[in-house]
This record gives sequence, C-alpha cells and structure tokens, in this order.
Amino acid sequence: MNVTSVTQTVPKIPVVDFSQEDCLKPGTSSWLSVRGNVCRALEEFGCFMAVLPNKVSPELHDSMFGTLKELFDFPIETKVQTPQEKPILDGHLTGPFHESLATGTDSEKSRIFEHHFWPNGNDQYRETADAYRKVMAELNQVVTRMVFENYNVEKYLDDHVQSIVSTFRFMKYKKPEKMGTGQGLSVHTDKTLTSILHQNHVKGLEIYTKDNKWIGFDPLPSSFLFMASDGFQVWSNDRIPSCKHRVNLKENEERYSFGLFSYLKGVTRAPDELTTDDHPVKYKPLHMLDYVQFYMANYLNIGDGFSVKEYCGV
Ligand SMILES: O=C(O)CCC(=O)C(=O)O
Ligand SMILES: [Fe+2]
Repeated sequence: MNVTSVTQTVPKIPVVDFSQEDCLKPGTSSWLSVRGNVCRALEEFGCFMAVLPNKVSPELHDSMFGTLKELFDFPIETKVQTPQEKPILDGHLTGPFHESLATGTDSEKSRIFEHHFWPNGNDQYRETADAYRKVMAELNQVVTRMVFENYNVEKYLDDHVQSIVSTFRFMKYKKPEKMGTGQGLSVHTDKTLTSILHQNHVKGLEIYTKDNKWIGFDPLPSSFLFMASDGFQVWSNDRIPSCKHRVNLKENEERYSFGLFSYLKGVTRAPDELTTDDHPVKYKPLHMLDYVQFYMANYLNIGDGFSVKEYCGV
C-alpha cells in the first residue's frame, strides 16, 4: 500500500510591507510592486496586513493604548453623553462584550470629542490620535489609488476621494467570561467602504477565507489590518470581496483596538469599465450612509450577517 503524505496548507492573511523607501510615491518601482501585492491580496482575501515600521513607532503604539485605557475608564455617564450627530456614525455604543467610542475626523469634531472627556484638553490623547489618524488616512488614500490604477479608472479617483467621510472609532473588549466562538463581535462584514484596524497585543480578530476557513490576525505594534468592506464590493462589482470577520476572545486580558472607518457620501456604483457583458452589474446604486442607518435601525431583525447583496443586489 502506498502511503501518500498529505500536506495541509493553512492560509495566512497576506502581509504587505510598506517600509521600502518610495513605496508611497506613485509611479516608483516600489510603488508598482506594492500595488501588485495589495491588489492581489484584496481580490483574494478582501484584506491584508499592512506593516509600516517607519510610520508607527513602539512608543506611539504604547502611548495610544495608554490614552485609550484612560478614555474608557471615564464613568459610563460621561461616555453615553459622547456627542453624536445624524447620520449616526459617532458616539458611544455597547454590546455584551465590548463598547466603542467614535468621533468624526475633522478638526472641529475631534476637538469637541477631546473636550467632552478632558475639558482642558489632553495633549497625549490629541497628539497620538492625530498621528494615527494621519497614517491611517494616508494608507487609505494610497491603497485606493493603487486599486483605481490597477483597474485603469484613475479618472474617477479625485471625485471618489473627495466624497470619502471617515469615523475614528475606539473599542474595548472585556476579558472573556467563557470560551466561545464569536464572543466579542459575531461574524459580519463592515458597512463601510474600507476599514483600517489597529490593536493592542491581545489577539482575537479572525477573518473568513474563500475556502471557508477562519484565520487569526497576528498583530505587530506597527501593523494595521486593511479591510475592503461592503462599499468596495459594490464599487468593484464583486472583484474585491467584503472581508468577513469576527472577534473571538480567548485571552484573559482586556483587548483594545481602534479603526478608521470610511464611507462614501452620495451614491456608490461600479465604474462603467468594471461592468462588462461578461461581468454584468451586480448591484443597484448604493447610498452608503442610508445603508448604515438602515442597518442600525433594523439590526435586531436583520442581525449581524445582513449583507449588501440582500440590501441592493440585482
Ligand atoms: O476590534 C476589532 O479588531 C474589530 C472591530 C470590528 O470588526 C468592527 O468594529 O466592525
Ligand atoms: Fe468589523
């Protein structure tokens, strides 16, 4: 009898290294090589781990998580009064295992958020949050440009970028009381265009692959998880899948994370170039801010797994 050895390959979240000089400069050879890696990863996984050691120092990382602990330690009365505007993308939210605090990213909203918690301001919070927000917004712009170039639709890039509106959201997860799949955040895709996440050392974020496997995100102090979300799936006419993920808490420590969640104002639709006879249009035009409000208002009935295909698929 022949014994055949079977090698099982465990998929891994693709890692894209942004440390090479010039890779953030369009047209350079390192830009083109990173662009290839980014676009392959997005089409295959809907996400990738971006490593930016030159942009995020361990000191910045530690300072941010120090200030986030202080933020979540405010009394619940202060947290629930976090300023919130319509359409609701900011403010305080709670779930059974986590809570989040979110602020708009423009300077006025950032100032109001900071002064809600610290009436005299807080330099550590402001400086670290600003530094992260800048790096994450730059990463968002760079990746968006790479994707538009990849599909030869750069002519739409400026209008697209001008319509992006973002929220900066901080999250704290309790220590798990018991082991359980999905404890933390259950399986979902984000109702955003893109989400960029950063976290402390406590693992738990997992992404779902095309071949039905869950893979864990192994963070580094200088890494972000870049996720394409529902809006990108609609825009790309299904070429880039919305990354399905969950938070599965297993470590006996509090987990902190934060993200830049970006939306497109107005209507999102695939460019004509991405809707062809052999790839016909898959979605009705999507008004993303209405979609988010619909999801939040109907959450109890439609649940976490509600997809953009159910909302506006043709
Ligand atoms: O905390 C994380 O790492 C993930 C958060 C998340 O998936 C979300 O807020 O939609
Ligand atoms: Fe998410």
